[in-house]
Amino acid sequence: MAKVAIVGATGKVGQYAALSISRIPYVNEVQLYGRPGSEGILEGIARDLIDSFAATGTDSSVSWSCSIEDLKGSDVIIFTAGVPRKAHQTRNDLALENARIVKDFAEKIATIAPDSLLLMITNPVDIMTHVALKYSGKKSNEVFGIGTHLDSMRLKSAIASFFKVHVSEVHTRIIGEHGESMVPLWSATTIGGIQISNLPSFARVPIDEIMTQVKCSGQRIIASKGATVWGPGEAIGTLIRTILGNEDRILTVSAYIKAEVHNIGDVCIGVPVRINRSGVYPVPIRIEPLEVRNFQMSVEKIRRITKEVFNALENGEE
Ligand SMILES: NC(=O)c1ccc[n+]([C@@H]2O[C@H](COP(=O)([O-])OP(=O)(O)OC[C@H]3O[C@@H](n4cnc5c(N)ncnc54)[C@H](O)[C@@H]3O)[C@@H](O)[C@H]2O)c1
Ligand SMILES: O=C(O)C[C@H](O)C(=O)O
Repeated sequence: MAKVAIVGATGKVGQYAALSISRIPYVNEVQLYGRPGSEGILEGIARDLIDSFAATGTDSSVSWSCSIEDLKGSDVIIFTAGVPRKAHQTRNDLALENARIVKDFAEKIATIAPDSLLLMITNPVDIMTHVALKYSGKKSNEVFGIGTHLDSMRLKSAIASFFKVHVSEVHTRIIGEHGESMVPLWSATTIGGIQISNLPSFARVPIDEIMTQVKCSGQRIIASKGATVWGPGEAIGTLIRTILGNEDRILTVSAYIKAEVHNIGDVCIGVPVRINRSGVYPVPIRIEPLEVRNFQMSVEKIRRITKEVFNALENGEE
């Protein structure tokens, strides 16, 4: 059984993540953590969550706290604290503001929760994952981000819809930045176990249209309803279930790579990893030459912004 804490639990994604993880049978304690002053709202969220349990037969305990020491003993900490983007912004516009929040937190939990896994959601998630890794001093398998898992889900739905098949028949993944430079791996996409390019109808797939839809999905949802909530919340649920069930599934998350993709590394970015109770393990892969080139460009972009953020954090820049 496990204790899972949510940092930023008063936020939109934090609240839905609490509901999503409370339904995982391995979770016996959900802890809602918020900034000092948010005790009242945390209590309300906890009560609302507990009200749902009678309908779902959930049997977890729910606690709330504004004291960071209470995160001690968490098996996994889900980090959703920070500012979300407005529809006219890119995720990278949030980098420095959110990096300060992440750094401050990571330094504190280094001693409070040295054994916890840390799942980053806050955007820009690849950069926030690297900031959390650096300042928490944790091992690289213990700190990871939701990365391109949500983008991969979006692509999977779009492909299933085009081919009129159940989503479970589609296997695909997107690697790289959770952002504009993301790279769909058509070479790793199958429908009913058949490589997608071996299907005659592949020639009719509107690839550019589908990728625009995937890339713009977050922005479109933010423009119309203010925030993306259920997609990321369910993605968080999948990741936590995979970890606590020690499932060894291969999912695409933001993780620190050394050289696993064609010797490209020293960056936190979306890649296929094996996930289990002790964390994430990037899977060495070989992909098509065009995919390598696009991944390399995505890596260079993320490395550059990460470096700028690290420099600004070290120099105390505003
Ligand atoms: N990577 C993804 O797939 C994905 C998906 C959805 C949201 N997000 C990101 O998650 C974050 C939260 O999104 P949201 O919609 O829940 O936002 P929200 O505004 O509803 O919630 C933000 C939370 O962060 C807390 N917070 C804000 N500033 C803080 C600070 N200075 N110190 C400590 N805590 C602070 C707030 O109290 C609140 O709990 C954003 O960065 C958003 O971009 C990422
Ligand atoms: O788009 C956003 O800013 C939120 C999130 O990263 C998403 O893709 O839903």
